[in-house]
Amino acid sequence: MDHNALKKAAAEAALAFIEPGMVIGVGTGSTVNYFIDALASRKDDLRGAVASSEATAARLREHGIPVLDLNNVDELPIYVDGADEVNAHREMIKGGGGALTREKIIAAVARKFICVVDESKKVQRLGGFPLPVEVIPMARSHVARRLAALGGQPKYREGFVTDNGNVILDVHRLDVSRPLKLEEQLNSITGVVTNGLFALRPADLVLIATSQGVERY
Ligand SMILES: O=C[C@H](O)[C@H](O)[C@H](O)COP(=O)(O)O
Repeated sequence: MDHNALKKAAAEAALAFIEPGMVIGVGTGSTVNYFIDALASRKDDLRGAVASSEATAARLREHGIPVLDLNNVDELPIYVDGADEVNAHREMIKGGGGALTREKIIAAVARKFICVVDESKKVQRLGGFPLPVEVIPMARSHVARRLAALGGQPKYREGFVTDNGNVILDVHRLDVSRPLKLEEQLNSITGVVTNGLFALRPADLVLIATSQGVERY
């Protein structure tokens, strides 16, 4: 099976967690796009969805699924999103598509974070994928110097502006052997809005598609 077929299989497996009347959180990316397309068949079951990006909001609306403001939602039983890397502890690197900040906010509210990935995303140690860090534009050089002092090689994602009007530094070669500590360290750099490590709030369930079927852990 190719990657896209596996992404689709993982995404569709998440439909089983939807119950009538729910408001659900919906992430961003190519895997989640399969989830949104499949969700269209369940749209009458849903009260609505909270989107982690403008792109996701647009796709949900195209399917006639109501998009709700997170501020008007009391509870979010599930949040379905992809990842760029996930380890055995369900800690992740996210933000390859630049949606990390809104993703982290929705993940913080959600009761259950369901991560949907194909098997290529499973890693023993996080950090092969460059870590995205969202930064206030005027702090870009300052934050880049601090990231370099931590041993990383930050690369400015040129021509890309996040949905929040900020920029992204993709940090190569960071030592991510202690994800929790590193997430806190990066959060404490002035000018950083969010970093793409999801260790303080890992996923609760990973649905991982392999050529043998969708496994969960
Ligand atoms: O900002 C983007 C998100 O964190 C995505 O969940 C992540 O990049 C994975 O995307 P994809 O499913 O396209 O590989």
